[in-house]
Amino acid sequence: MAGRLIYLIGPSGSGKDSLLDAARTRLAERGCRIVRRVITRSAEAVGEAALGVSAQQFADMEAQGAFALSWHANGLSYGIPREIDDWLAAGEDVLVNGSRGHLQSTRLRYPDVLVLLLTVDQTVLRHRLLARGRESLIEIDQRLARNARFSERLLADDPAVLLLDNSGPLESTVEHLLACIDEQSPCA
Ligand SMILES: Nc1ncnc2c1ncn2[C@@H]1O[C@H](COP(=O)(O)OP(=O)(O)O)[C@@H](O)[C@H]1O
Ligand SMILES: O=P(O)(O)OC[C@H]1O[C@H](OP(=O)(O)OP(=O)(O)O)[C@H](O)[C@@H]1O
Repeated sequence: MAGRLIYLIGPSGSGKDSLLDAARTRLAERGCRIVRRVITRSAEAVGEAALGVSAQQFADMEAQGAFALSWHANGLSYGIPREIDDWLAAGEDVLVNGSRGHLQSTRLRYPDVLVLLLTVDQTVLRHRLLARGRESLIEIDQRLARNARFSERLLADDPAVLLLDNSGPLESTVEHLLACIDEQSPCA
């Protein structure tokens, strides 16, 4: 039986990378792979298990069909390696740190996708982005504005999205994530 694509989305700073890191071992125990993204961000950037490439390298990879999914946001390009299709075909679950803006295209290609939306209070989000210190103030404001544009529209457009609140301790969100995945599992 084919595995499931689990598509974790949410604002920049909501905690997607932190959540995936914290849940990594327990996801692996469930046979769920976490995808390493390809991003046109410097390889030194902290807090992301990703492969950093130049814009030209990304374009070359995209032209060669290296990606199952790809999108452009926040001045960066993101690619999901096409190996995920082999993993899914082999029956493995695959968890992707995705994009809200790319959700509809993802649904077209993977109709059975399980979509999890990580949410966090907007004030907490601003504090977390500032504390993370990865982006400039202007970039942080741009991310917050992008978030405000998405927040209500997304749930109205896609009622099948499951909400995960990460305003509290990360450990609680890990438990909630695993419960969502287990409840949606046909063999749970
Ligand atoms: N539940 C949480 N409580 C406190 N801080 C958190 C929590 N989740 C994430 N963070 C912090 O918030 C910042 C943004 O998290 P990150 O995982 O980089 O978000 P994303 O991958 O969604 O952009 C990081 O500094 C991280 O340590
Ligand atoms: O359409 P959106 O939902 O806004 O998503 C656009 C991109 O922004 C986020 O990445 P970002 O560069 O912020 O990295 P991060 O996830 O590590 O914060 C997210 O993971 C997407 O790749």
